[in-house]
Amino acid sequence: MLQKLSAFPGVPGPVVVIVMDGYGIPKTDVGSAIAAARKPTLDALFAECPHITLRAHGTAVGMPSDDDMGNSEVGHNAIGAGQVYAQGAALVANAIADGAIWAGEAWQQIVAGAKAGRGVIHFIGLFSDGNVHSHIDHLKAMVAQAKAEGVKTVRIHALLDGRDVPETSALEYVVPFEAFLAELSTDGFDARIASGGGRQYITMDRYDANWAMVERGWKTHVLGEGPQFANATEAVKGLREKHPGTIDQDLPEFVIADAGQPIGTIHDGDSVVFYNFRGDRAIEITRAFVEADFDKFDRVRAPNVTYAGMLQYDGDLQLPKRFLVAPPAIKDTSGEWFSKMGLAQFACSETQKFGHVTYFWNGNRSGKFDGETWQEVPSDVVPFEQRPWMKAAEITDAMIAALQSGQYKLLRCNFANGDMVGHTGNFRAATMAVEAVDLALARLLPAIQAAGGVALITADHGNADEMFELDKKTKQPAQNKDGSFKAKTAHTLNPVPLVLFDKVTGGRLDLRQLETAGLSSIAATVANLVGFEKHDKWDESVLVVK
Ligand SMILES: O=C(O)[C@H](O)COP(=O)(O)O
Ligand SMILES: [Mn+2]
Ligand SMILES: [Mn+2]
Repeated sequence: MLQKLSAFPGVPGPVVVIVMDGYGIPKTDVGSAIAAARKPTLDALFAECPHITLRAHGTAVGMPSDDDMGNSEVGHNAIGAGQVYAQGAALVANAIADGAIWAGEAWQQIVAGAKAGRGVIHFIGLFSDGNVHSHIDHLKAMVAQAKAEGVKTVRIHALLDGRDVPETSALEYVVPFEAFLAELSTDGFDARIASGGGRQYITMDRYDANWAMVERGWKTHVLGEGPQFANATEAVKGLREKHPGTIDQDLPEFVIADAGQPIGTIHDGDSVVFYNFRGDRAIEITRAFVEADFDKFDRVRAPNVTYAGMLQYDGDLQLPKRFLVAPPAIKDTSGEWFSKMGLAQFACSETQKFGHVTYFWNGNRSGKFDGETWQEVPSDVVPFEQRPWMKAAEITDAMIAALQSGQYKLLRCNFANGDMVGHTGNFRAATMAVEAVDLALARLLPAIQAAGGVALITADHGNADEMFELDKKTKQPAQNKDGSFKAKTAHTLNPVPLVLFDKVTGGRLDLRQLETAGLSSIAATVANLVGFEKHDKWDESVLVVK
């Protein structure tokens, strides 16, 4: 059990954690949609309330190195668990480096399955080195290993990124990769990219937001339906010509064909590896492959394949059963322990981030702990630059209703705007996104105060804080030849704020800027705010009681 804190009995009302997704602290105001936004409520918070910065990228959230940006999965894992675990990106890289992945049963079954069938392994996944969902080096290692183990044919189904990497960088990955495959394709081994498309157009939907995306992906990868090209380099060039101005993540599907015949349709007896390590956008396509009674769309044909995920994407649902690398075993999360202490918890976001405040928050667990209530506000299914306010107002309504119900001691929500609109690369829309969050806070904070509660306002990583690519050398916003800035769609390496909104303790509470403070400091801080010591496993609290 968590011990009572001797110095402080806890705040009278609820403790609310507000995650402003994608809200980092920029190094320069140039290119910061946050700096450009009109945001009186946030400005007042930073002027009047205790606030510190938290590390939200790299090793502070379990990524392999400090060159890795943060992301929602590792960020919400760290916030909810109060601890830092080596995450998928690091676990897979290590398993490849020491060969454990090849010795594992799952990889061996993939190879054996393919050999017993037509000799084909398909790799489907995000074609990127963003290290958020996948890394192209992992794919390279698997293709080379498949050849070394005598597999005859490899087909790659490449989801173009432009969201965790620069927005029109696809050819920087596709061209060298097709050369790599051609070089490897000797001695009867044949490896080619067989299909693909933009990751936000096919296959990689999440949280049941838009199954039509997954259906388009299925038709492309499995059935081989879509516009045909001779190779992926030609496909990217051809699609860009046909859809000028469309960035990589939104490009339509393509199929590689020889003489009108798709080269990589998926059939009975093939092996399929979904090589993303992150779960949220891997679950739906995995279900389409492994569920016998799948009913989200008509698969037309459901080939009987040996299927593996890079990781297991949902431990509760055992999805999928076969996986190449074991996911981090996240234990003793704050959700679990607050539940054990009998505290009622309320979690809310819109569809796009709903799993972030539930599944990721609770250590990649899809079931609720006792005393938890989850509320999902359905997201719009539109390009978010067209509706940058997203569902900030509706989430606020739900939070205020939950506060006024008096039922909850702990509440948490995620405002998706800064991140989802930040990913579009549209600066103007991103400033409106930040303004929508500011308006939401203007209503939510008084309701928290009225309930006798306090709030921690924070973020899981940056995004809207840097809407222009930085020059690799100068670290200043990079300019095109015509003087315009290069739009940036990815997350940032910047720290995030932690603000304490407290109008109920008469100024007894403060925050301390520990050098090591990161997202994993939040769980212990929340525990202190409700009057408990932290759990032994959680990182230090940053709360100061005066
Ligand atoms: O999946 C995405 O949208 C991006 O790759 C990462 O964004 P998130 O980590 O904020 O979800
Ligand atoms: Mn996020
Ligand atoms: Mn994001």
